[in-house]
Amino acid sequence: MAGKLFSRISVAQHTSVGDLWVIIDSRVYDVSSFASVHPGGLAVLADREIGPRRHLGCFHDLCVLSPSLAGQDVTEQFFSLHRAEVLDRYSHLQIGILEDERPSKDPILPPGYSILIHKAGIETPGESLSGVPYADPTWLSPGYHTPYYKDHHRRFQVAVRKFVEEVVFPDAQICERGDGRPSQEVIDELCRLNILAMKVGPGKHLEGRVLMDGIISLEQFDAFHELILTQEFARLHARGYSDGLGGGTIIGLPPVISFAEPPLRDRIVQDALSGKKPICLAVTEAFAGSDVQGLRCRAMKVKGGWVVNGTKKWITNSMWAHYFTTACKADNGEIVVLVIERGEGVQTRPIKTAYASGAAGTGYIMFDNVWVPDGNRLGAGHPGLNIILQNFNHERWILTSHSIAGQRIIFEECFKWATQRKVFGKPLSSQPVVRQKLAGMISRVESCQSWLENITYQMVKMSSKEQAKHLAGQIAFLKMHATKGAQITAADAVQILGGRALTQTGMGRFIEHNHRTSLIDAVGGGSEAVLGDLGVRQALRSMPPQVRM
Ligand code: HEM
Repeated sequence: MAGKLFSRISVAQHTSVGDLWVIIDSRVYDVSSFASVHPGGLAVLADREIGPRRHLGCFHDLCVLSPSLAGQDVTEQFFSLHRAEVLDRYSHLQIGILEDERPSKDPILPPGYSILIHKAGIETPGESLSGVPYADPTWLSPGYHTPYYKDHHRRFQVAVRKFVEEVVFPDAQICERGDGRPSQEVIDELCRLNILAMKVGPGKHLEGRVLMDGIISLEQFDAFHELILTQEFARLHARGYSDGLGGGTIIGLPPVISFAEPPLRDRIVQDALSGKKPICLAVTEAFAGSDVQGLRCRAMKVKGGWVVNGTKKWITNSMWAHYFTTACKADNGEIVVLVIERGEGVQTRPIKTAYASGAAGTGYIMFDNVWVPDGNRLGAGHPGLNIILQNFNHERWILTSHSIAGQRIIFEECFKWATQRKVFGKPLSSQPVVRQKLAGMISRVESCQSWLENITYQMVKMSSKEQAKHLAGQIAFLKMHATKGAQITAADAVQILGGRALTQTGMGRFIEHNHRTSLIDAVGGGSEAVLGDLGVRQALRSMPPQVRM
């Protein structure tokens, strides 16, 4: 709310004992009654003096607060101690605004942004883009060109960012801190807009669906829309929650779509994409990690089906999943992939991990003599190992996209901090060592994004067979490269923010969260060394034998 108009002089003159008005970012706040409950303490806002009257919620009769900051412009002190969102949360304290001044939170974007926003068909300028240099990829930055993205991608990006900021972000922040499951309202919205269906990627499961309230058509949808979805959702600063929003479906459903018999496929697709009966991918085990050949979960062939015994570990969304796309070892040593439904003999228990595993539904699964009908076997006649491996490329591409977008928002945090934080009277950005760290962040994120877009373009153009042949190595290398960079960025960001980056509240909380969780993308879907090795082994296989130096 804007409230009354004040001049700087009238605010400065308003300094009677017990009254505490301050100016922050051209807005005038009356913090008189708030001072005693200020989380940063009363003392920083007002000096305590001994006197006869009671003020500012102090119950000591002889204690008077002289308003030491009263009437002052405390913008600089405020922003070196609080995130800008604090002002939104406490907007009820605002009593007015300075005449002829404009708060910086009503952003004036650099020239060029309004054209992009106009192209995307957005009415309210400034709503969609950051304006901080390098805080958005080049295709969203004025003056740059792109061979990949069309106007419908821009429209889509704007709608997704708005949805993420307004509907998902508040829920994400609550759940990530409290370890709670994403709220059903958000899941329902995600399903209604078919965001969950789009996150699974292009394919048959999208037929007949209206995408994002019709902002794009089915014919337009491609891997770049999926990339936009993944990267916009990475902006939540909530890694566990982000996986909680259908992470299991994204990797557990594709094998069903590709290899299940139509009646089973249609039922599971309907159940999973409506959010009613979630699905997850159950491959990794305590014994075997993601070494599929070493799996110990047994499927014994019996008349009309299979009996499964064994365990699975680190399974995203398993805590609330109804379906489990499960890799098992048959008696003959072959890998079989079975869709197991929650019921008799299936038990899950939560696992505590570095991120909000409660929000991600990460669990340990125990199968105890679970009966699975023959019809629930995926891809009879196909080697089970291939079904699992085929799925890995898509999963790794998603994790990579997430990691790169995550690094970008961390850079944005650091860049803002480096310009607003003053040390010895100068902004942090005046220190060459800080600029070096920022340079590293920018160059890592920009190079990875360009490589990622190239791979995504190949995904649009190639058949799934061609993708399996040509992209497994490319994706493996990029994932390895991007997540190694993510760890350098995470550590450098902590150095820039200092002690603030070690606490889960306050200015540096997103940096702390990123530092704690950036390894998730580095390990999930195959760790760095494994992926690098995979890529080189693939390259060795296609090396022409006659080549000599
Ligand atoms: C409208 C005015 C203000 C509001 C609504 C406000 C609100 C808050 C809140 C919510 C916190 C908890 C941490 C967080 O969520 O970021 C906090 C912490 C703090 N505030 Fe304020 N504050 C205001 C003004 C000020 C001013 C003017 C100063 C000093 C010049 C100040 C000094 C501090 C300090 C030192 C902390 C602790 C920071 C930390 O833990 O790192 N606050 N404030």
